[in-house]
Amino acid sequence: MKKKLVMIGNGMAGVSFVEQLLKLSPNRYDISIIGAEPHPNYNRIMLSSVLAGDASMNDIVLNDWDWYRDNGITLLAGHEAVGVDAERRTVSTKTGETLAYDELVFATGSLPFMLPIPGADKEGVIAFRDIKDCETMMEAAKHYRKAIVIGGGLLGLEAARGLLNLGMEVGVVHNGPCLMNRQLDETASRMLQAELEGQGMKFLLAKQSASITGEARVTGLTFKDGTHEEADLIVMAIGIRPNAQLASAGGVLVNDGIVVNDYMETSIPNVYAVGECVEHRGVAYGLVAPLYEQGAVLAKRLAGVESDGYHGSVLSTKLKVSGVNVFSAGRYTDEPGTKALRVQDELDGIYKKVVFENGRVVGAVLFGDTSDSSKLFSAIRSGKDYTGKEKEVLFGPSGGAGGKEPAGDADLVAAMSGDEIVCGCNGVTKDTLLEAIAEKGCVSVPELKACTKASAGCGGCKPLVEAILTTTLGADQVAAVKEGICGCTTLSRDEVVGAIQQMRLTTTKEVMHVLEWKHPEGCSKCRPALNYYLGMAFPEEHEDEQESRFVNERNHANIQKDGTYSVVPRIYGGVTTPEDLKRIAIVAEKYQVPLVKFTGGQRIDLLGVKKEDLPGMWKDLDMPSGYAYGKSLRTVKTCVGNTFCRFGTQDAIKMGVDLEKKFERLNTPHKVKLAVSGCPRNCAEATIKDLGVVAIDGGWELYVGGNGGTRVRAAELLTKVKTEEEVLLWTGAYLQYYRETANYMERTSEWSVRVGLDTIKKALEKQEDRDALNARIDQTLKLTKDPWKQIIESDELRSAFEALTATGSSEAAAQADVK
Ligand SMILES: Cc1cc2nc3c(=O)[nH]c(=O)nc-3n(C[C@H](O)[C@H](O)[C@H](O)COP(=O)(O)OP(=O)(O)OC[C@H]3O[C@@H](n4cnc5c(N)ncnc54)[C@H](O)[C@@H]3O)c2cc1C
Ligand SMILES: NC(=O)c1ccc[n+]([C@@H]2O[C@H](COP(=O)([O-])OP(=O)(O)OC[C@H]3O[C@@H](n4cnc5c(N)ncnc54)[C@H](O)[C@@H]3O)[C@@H](O)[C@H]2O)c1
Ligand code: SF4
Ligand code: FES
Repeated sequence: MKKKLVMIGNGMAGVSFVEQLLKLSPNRYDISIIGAEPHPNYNRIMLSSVLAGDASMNDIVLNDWDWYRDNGITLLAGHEAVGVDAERRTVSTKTGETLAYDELVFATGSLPFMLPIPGADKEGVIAFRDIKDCETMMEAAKHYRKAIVIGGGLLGLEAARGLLNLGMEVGVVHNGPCLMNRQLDETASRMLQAELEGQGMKFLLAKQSASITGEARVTGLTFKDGTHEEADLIVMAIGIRPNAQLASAGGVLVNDGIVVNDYMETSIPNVYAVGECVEHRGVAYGLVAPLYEQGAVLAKRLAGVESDGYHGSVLSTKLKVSGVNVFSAGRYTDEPGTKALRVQDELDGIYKKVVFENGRVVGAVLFGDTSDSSKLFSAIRSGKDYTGKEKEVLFGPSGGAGGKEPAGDADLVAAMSGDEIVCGCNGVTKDTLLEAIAEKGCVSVPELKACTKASAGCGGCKPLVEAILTTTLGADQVAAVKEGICGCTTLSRDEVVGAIQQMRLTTTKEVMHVLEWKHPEGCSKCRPALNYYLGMAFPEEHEDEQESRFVNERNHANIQKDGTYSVVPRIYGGVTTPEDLKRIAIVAEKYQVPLVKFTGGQRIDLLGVKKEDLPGMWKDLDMPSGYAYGKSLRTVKTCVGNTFCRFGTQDAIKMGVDLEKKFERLNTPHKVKLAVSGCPRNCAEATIKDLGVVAIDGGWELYVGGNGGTRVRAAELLTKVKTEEEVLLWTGAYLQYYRETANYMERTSEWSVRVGLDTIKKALEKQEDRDALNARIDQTLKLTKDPWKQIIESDELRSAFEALTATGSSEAAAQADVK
């Protein structure tokens, strides 16, 4: 008769252990798993991706219901184990069942730590640990606006990014002065903070939470210093505790976690533990890679296979926030006896720190460029002595003079054993990848991802997966497959746009259906992108889908931190008149606008406007929308040029006004800013714009791909022309080429680096190509209409907009379809 194995906990570590046990000894046990959550085993790590809209709940299932049935496992899902009788060898559940065991495994994971402050029990105060929490946040984002995340660690920042993607305003409250203080040094932490602030996160650092306000539901958070922040949702992400209470009550030795030896045996015979509930040599782990290692050891132990046991793990982490590359491993702080090699490139926002102790790499932090992560992690784990050659770890054998070591991947891969885990998030070993390459014919990273799930979590293992692929097949055999535009499809941007054009698809629903989107409703990433691509491809046929647009675009105004809106009328080229100024002043007084401010783009911002006042203000202003909220032409900044300036050689004002009048209201992949300077002194700062025009003797220079935001980039010279007419035509051709080839949400500065200035120049080189591009942009431009005017002139659109104001529902905005 088979022995009875009962496992409490149906999470990542426990089920991974069972999978390995089944491989080693498929028929040894009758296995029963008790899981408190009403789901089969899912990838908890990917909850961050679900929240961010990059994956669906279905995507994250690791072992579906059939897997349990096919392997003869009894799963009690939605059942909580409440008692263990180690003498009788039984486990009892809350629903009254009693299960007898020969071997018992605790795999109960962790509990999120909740701050025990007054008000912590209010509705809207949650942790971020499971599917239920994730669903609560997604639901809250539909009805509420302001979220506070307490805790600036990995979990808090991933929660904050997800909530931002869901359209909420997010403040992160952190008790220390530096974010991710458990993973990063101060320099990397500051760089991370700046990057995330650029993404729209607000930080309240060195703040101690005191109490949560509200009646039944939370309304805000008060700090020990007496200050207060409003909030409709509070997510606590301040660390975890091993969930060891049941084990303790059953007589198992528990310190911080369930104490185990190197073979995952607890203090009681035939009782084992694995995962986050465990304390091994005084350490409780909170990342999956070590837990999978523990699972492998326990599987051998229970299959009767000899092993060296588990000796502890070196940790490495990567933040799963798109657009941010951060890696941290081992002991990254400066301690007595350690020396660090630091490289900081402030131009490209890159920071690398490698910590040595007695010539051995003991820790590393990477920000901005994490391509060295596998190499460094491998160096830490190998314990190799680099004395005298420390710099080779980062720069290769030339010690810094010759740049990064190009080879090294082959050595790295060769040094790995077959059962070494490559993808910590998904427990994928080197052997599994080699098998997928050899037997399933995988020739690209996305194919390996689809076959094995490697790189489907934090993405930190991608360089290593690539290295294994390249080393195994040879670089020329590896297919350069583009990643899908979001988690709903494996199709790249070019494939999606190609299909839209070839099949003449005209609605987002149609695209999703025809191209077999994994999630029929799409996600927050693909919906606005598809709406843009469709409008770009078929300006006449495509009906703009307001429900697919970002919330500011639906409201034709930018929402501010206090929930009010800003109104920015168009002021062509920054030139206004006394009449316009008077009207703005009258409107500002009539609607009691709290702040009237000049913007960096030479126009006037009316801030603090109530949503219900928007249509009235637009009507009274009787000026076109400035599109300050849109992925569209924003401003054309001008200097006074030769109209008044004694240095000016050309009429910069007229040039700027003509450009703005021609290209206003144009939908673009991201916002576009222009500027015109009347001489090379360049007072309008044209060389940090998406397109900058600078007057020179006898003509104009056109600069492209500049940016003045978080990543300052100087624009590059595209061409020199003689006349104003040519400036307009080159600008039209350039903007249309950008519209047709950029990824949605890609600024021209990123796009021009990606495609290369030479490609852009080549595409615009011939007169006939420029003419064709201009013909297409003109076709689009002639269809554009001012959205403010449309709403105030159409009763239907206005009542739809007012319905939105009354209900606060974002769905109502969808009705206010203003093409
Ligand atoms: C949002 C998020 C993102 C993360 N991202 C990463 C990442 O990028 N990289 C990384 O390495 N790690 C990450 N982690 C941590 C990782 O998910 C955990 O380390 C891992 O899930 C722990 O596995 P476990 O099996 O020990 O515990 P769990 O996965 O928590 O499983 C324990 C299970 O036991 C059940 N249980 C507990 N008590 C009982 C009982 N009495 N009866 C029945 N069932 C019970 C629980 O309901 C739970 O389902 C992340 C965690 C979260 C929440
Ligand atoms: N990408 C990843 O690898 C990833 C992502 C999410 C979660 N996780 C894991 O999940 C677990 C939970 O993550 P976590 O971020 O909650 O834990 P954590 O312990 O890593 O970070 C918690 C943070 O909260 C801060 N904090 C503590 N008390 C606070 C307070 N009262 N007010 C404000 N800030 C406070 C701490 O300074 C710390 O930086 C960890 O084990 C983590 O490694 C990993
Ligand atoms: S850029 Fe030249 S023309 Fe324009 S304001 Fe400056 S100095 Fe005068
Ligand atoms: S290590 Fe996170 S996806 Fe592979």
